[in-house]
Parts: sequence; structure tokens; C-alpha cells
Amino acid sequence: MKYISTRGEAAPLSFTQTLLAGLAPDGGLYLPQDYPRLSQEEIAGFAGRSYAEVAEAVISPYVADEIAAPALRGMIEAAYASFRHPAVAPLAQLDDNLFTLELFHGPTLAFKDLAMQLLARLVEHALHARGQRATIVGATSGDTGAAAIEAFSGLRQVDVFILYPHGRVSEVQRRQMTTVGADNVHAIAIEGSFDDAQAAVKALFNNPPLREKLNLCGVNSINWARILAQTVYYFTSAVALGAPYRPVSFVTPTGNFGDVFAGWIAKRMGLPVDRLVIATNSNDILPRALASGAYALGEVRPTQSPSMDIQVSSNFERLLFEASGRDAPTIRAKMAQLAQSRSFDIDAGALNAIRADFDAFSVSEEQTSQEIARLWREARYLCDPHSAVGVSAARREALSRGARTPLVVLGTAHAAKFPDAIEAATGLRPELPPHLAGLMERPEHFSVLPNDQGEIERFIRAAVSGETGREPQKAAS
Ligand SMILES: Cc1ncc(COP(=O)(O)O)c(C=O)c1O
Ligand SMILES: N[C@@H](CCOP(=O)(O)O)C(=O)O
Repeated sequence: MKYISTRGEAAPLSFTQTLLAGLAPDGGLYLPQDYPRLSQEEIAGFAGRSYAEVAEAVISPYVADEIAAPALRGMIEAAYASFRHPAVAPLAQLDDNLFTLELFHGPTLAFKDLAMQLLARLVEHALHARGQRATIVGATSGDTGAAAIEAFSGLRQVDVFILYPHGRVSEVQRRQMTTVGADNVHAIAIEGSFDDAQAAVKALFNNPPLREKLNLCGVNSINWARILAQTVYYFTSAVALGAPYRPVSFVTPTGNFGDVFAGWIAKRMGLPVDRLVIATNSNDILPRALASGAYALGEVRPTQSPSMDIQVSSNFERLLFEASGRDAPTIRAKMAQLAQSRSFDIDAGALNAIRADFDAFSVSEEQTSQEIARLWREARYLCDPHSAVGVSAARREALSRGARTPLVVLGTAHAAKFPDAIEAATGLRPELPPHLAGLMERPEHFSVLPNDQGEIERFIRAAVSGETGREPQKAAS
């Protein structure tokens, strides 16, 4: 299987090359040359199988020409062994026909663990085979960074640099990144938004000498392996609700568009998905784009679901590429226009193709709080603000289209990561699970940098060459 860039000017790569590359050298995102299709019988056969077994069946067609089956199986089993629920990603029923897929039973309490635990093992496997070191870089609005630090900090062949927006992640999220104390881990607070951090990471990749010298590897969902691993739980949950004999719809709280795009991949692979519902907070670029056809950047608004405070929704480029019939020159032109004038128009054919699969709703701060309170009052369910955005959008989807299929809301984070929002809505302050006891007392280590590419690059170069020591810093609120 080869992987091609959405911008059409990079050489096709193998899975392992794609894994280690992250962003394509032409600035595009990698996608497989085609999507293996699973038959109805194969999907039906997932019923009663473990999460790891389904993961192996879904992932192996994409990697089998490079990773031997026993090695892949070993990595998958190890990745999910530490999850606190035997099902790894269990379903909970919230209402008639309304379910939540709990993706927060991993070590850092967010859905990112499902992919990151496997990604770290795949990267370690690839680096070991090549006898290489790598510099892991990521931008985070809170959860990707924590999951990456947890997954990669024990690996000797890597240095890890995570950029997050200073003062714009929850205290639990920040502490998960700043209290690890491993010498190869660098948490960097950028004076800017998540979009600034993500732009800085992309600019690192677009600097070929630096990219080569440091052997950069990206762990955001720009990395195809992240999306691939996230595809698995669409299969496990749909099958638990009757697929392939009954279609299922998914509502995915969305920021960078990776998780909901994984649902689209599952559909392409043969899973009977009826609607894919994009749920955003008031950073509503995607609902606006689907309604009007204009993808137009606004200012990032801080919300109580900070991990979705994103305007530049990177993986939308992948969907646009597919919806426009894999027309790379068009994607290049649209992305150039976005960089120049902060907006572009989606062509009519692509817009129709997108609307055929997706609905989109933006949920206000008030609606989010009301949903958290309602779920506690009516279902005794403590729901984090991101997932509550999803549940609120799901109720609107059910109203607009009727309850024609089960609606599964992706439960993307544990309520205890956002105790202030939960307490404000319910009066209850959720406690961290026992494995995170002591998190709020541990010393923090992080560096604050201006939103300046030169400074960021100097910091990373110096740290990799061992020229800077990390100074513990006092956390800013
Ligand atoms: C808790 C949570 N929910 C939802 C999202 C949105 O996911 P995506 O960026 O894949 O759209 C994120 C981060 O991205 C997140 O951390
Ligand atoms: N919400 C994310 C932002 C980055 O998303 P990713 O899926 O592209 O890594 C976060 O919490 O960091």
C-alpha cells in the first residue's frame, strides 16, 4: 500500500515512511492510494471479538506489506493492555436511541490515547528497525500533548516537544504535560492560540534542512497512523449496535477534524454509517462552511471545551481532497488561497459530496452547560464539556432527521479533566481516577516561548543538542 499527498507534489510513500514523515514535503496530508473494503461477513465477524482483535483486522490491510502480523498483534495488544475498561471503548446508553462511546478509559483520560498508545509503539518499531532517533513534535489544545507525552516519554530513541497555547488548556491537561519529569520531554507554552502552535509545527516540517537534521516525526492527526487507529472504534461500536445489518450514525465533537474523518474512512471501508455529524463549540468554522460553502477563518474563541478551540481544521483538507475527486491541483489552489486571504469557497460538486455524508451543528456555551446539567439530572451521567457538545448536537440531529438509526456520540474526554465546567453546571466536582492521584501537587516543568518561529526552532535545536537545561517554572493560571 502506498500513500499519496493531498497536494500531489510529493512522492508516494510506504506506511512506515508515512508514519515517520507526518506532513508531506509539499505541505499536504497523506492518504492511502485506496481504501481496503471489508465485506459484510467480515464486519459481522467482529461481534464478540476483543478491541485488539478488531483493531488488527481493520489496521492490517494498510500495513501488512511492511509489518509482520505477529509484530502488529503484539503492538496492538500492548497498546490497549493498560486501559481501565475491559472493552477498551465501551458504549453507555444516555436516552432512547442515544449512546455515548466512552473513549476516555486510557492513561490520560481522552480519546487521543486510543491512537497514541499504538502510534508510539509503531514509531519505536520503525526507528528500531532503521537504527534511528527521531524528534517528536506536536501541537496541542490539551489532550494530544498529554497523550503523546504519556506514550513517548519512556522511549530512549526520541526527544518530545509539545507546543500548547499558554493559559488556554485546563489545569489537569497542563499538569499532565508538565509534571512528567522525563529529560526527553519538553512542554512549551506558546503565547498564542492552538492554531498558532499548529502553524509552528507545520512550519518546522516545511523547513527541509531542519526536518532532515532532527528527523522530525509529527504526532498530530496530520499523521495518517493517528486517523487509521481512530477508525477502529467506529467499527467496534457500530457492530455492538447491530452493524452491518443496521446502520448507525455518529456524532463527533470536532476541532482538527481528525476524529470525524476517521468515521468517514470507516464508512469507505464498508461500515454502514448513515450520518456523520460534526459537532463544534462556538468555534464554528465547519458548520458555517457546510451551510454556506465558504470555508472562512474567524478568531479563536475560548470556551469551556478548550480542546476544540480551533479554527484551522487541518484534516478538512483530506475530506476536500476526497470530495473533489482527488483533485490535487484544486487542493493546492484552495490552500494557497486560505493562506493568503483566510478563506476559500468549496466547489459545488465537493460541497454536495460532503453534505451527502455530513451534518454539522455548532453548540453555544449555554447549551453546553445545559446539556451537562441535563445529563446529570436525567441520566445520572457526568459528561465532559466536549462530549456534551456532541450530545447537544445529537439531540438537534434527531430533531431534524428523526430517530432513524442509533446515534452514537463520541465521548472524547473524562469529566475529571474539566472539573470547573462540570462543577458550574452540576455542583459536583469530579475526582481524578486513582492512577492520577497526586497530579495536582507534582512540580511542573515547562518553558514559555513567544509565538515566534525562530525562537521555537532555536529552542528545539538547542534542546536536542543538549545545550539547554530545562528550568522548572511556576505555572501561570
Ligand atoms: C476532548 C476532545 N474532544 C474533541 C476533540 C476534537 O477532535 P478532532 O481534533 O479530531 O476533531 C479534541 C481534540 O482534538 C479533544 O481533545
Ligand atoms: N484537540 C487536540 C488538538 C490537536 O488535534 P489532533 O487530533 O490533530 O492531534 C488536542 O487536544 O490537542
